[in-house]
Amino acid sequence: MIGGSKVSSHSEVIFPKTLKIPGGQAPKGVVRVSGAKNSGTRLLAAASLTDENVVLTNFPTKLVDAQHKIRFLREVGFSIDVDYETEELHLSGGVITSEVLDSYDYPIRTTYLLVAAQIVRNGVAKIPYPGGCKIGSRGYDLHILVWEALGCEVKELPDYIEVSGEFMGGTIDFPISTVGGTENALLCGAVAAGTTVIHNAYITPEVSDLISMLRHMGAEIKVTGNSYIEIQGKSGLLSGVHMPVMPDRIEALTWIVLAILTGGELLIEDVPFEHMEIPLLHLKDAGIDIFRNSTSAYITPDCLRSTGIQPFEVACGTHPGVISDMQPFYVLLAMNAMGISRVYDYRYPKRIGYVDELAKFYPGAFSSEEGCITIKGGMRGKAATAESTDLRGSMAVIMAAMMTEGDSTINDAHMALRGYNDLLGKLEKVGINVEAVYG
Ligand SMILES: CC(=O)N[C@H]1[C@@H](OP(=O)(O)OP(=O)(O)OC[C@H]2O[C@@H](n3ccc(=O)[nH]c3=O)[C@H](O)[C@@H]2O)O[C@H](CO)[C@@H](O)[C@@H]1O
Ligand SMILES: C=C(OP(=O)(O)O)C(=O)O
Repeated sequence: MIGGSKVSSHSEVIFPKTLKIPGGQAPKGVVRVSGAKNSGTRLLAAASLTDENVVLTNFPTKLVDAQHKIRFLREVGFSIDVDYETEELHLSGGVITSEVLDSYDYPIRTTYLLVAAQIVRNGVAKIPYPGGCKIGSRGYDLHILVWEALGCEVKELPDYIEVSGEFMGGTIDFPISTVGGTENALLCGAVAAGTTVIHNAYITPEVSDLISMLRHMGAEIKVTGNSYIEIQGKSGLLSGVHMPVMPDRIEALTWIVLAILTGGELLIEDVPFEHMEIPLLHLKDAGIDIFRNSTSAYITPDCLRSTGIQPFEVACGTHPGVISDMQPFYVLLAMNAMGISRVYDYRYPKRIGYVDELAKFYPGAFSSEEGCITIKGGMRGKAATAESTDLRGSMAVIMAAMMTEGDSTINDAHMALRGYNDLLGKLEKVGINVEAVYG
């Protein structure tokens, strides 16, 4: 077992299908926020742009998405050693092929970030279609725009996308703020011949982490203001690097909300406060004052003002505001507010599927329409059997199971383990009893 998850003979983590959770549990103890999924998995893509050694520390080694990304890279020829105890990843290149990844059976989102590594070595890349959580439209046209703007040809074949040619510098003008598009443009521009300009780049903390790693690998990247990037491409591979993965701001918020809602007592370490100002302001506004130093939050029932959680309205959109991946945790908070709250999601208006599952615990508490969830707080919940609709929705129902009385069952809980590294190990450490059913 690795921290509550089983390990196969190839030292890979096997994820549980169902969780059985007794209700009325509150976490007590210390929990450390892991390296961010939305940073680690793209730093791994940057690591594939060199034949020299790369070491990634604080890497969320037990995440579902990390496991699949590591498998993809091994399948095309990279040698990767994973140390689950120290959370380090050692990666070195070799003969990198552009094989079709025919054993692809898991819909991770960022397959497009594997293109740059294959093009720069072989002039052709074959990647599985991008997947990701079912939270509404998740197009990939902006990735095609990147590859074509840098001079490559793109074919959408029945089982995979084929990109061919050589990357030459070019101008990319994104019509909307796109995290993945900006990351893809950075990776491709770094190995292209010539200068690449990105207009309307979306520079989130995780994108800044990627820029920082690429710079350490020798890429010349100039950022002007909030959204203009210029890259002097290296016309080939980059150098090796040793880089830590930044802590996960969504995980940090999740632990804070869980401790507040269950009346737990949790010391949360490695909280990236600098990237969470506005999300935390909304908590304060709702009546939650957290005890903190510069990197840890200490949550006890005293963090809640005597008036309890106040009803609120929050709009989820782009950083530095509350991002859509945090949306379900404000909905959960609103469950405990005395009155009606509204949570809007402008980024993924269709990220409302999980609300029907949450309603199994709190019947009659929600009404939702595209882009807006209305929550009637203060209702008494009950145990339920709920499905996992998406990563954050799965975590929300796991939390609801702890908050309500009785035994609940959460199906397809591996979805939550896409974004919460070693979740079961961490819950066990803070005294939360969860039975994991495999197979
Ligand atoms: C792995 C990762 O980092 N995922 C995050 C990333 O997703 P991801 O990188 O997929 O999200 P984007 O920022 O690219 O998407 C923003 C919007 O653009 C649209 N779009 C995107 C690409 C494209 O080719 N065409 C297109 O139309 C999307 O459908 C969405 O409506 O940012 C999202 C917020 O922005 C987060 O919720 C995801 O957790
Ligand atoms: C939607 C998410 O991730 P992805 O883009 O990887 O599906 C998420 O992290 O909530």
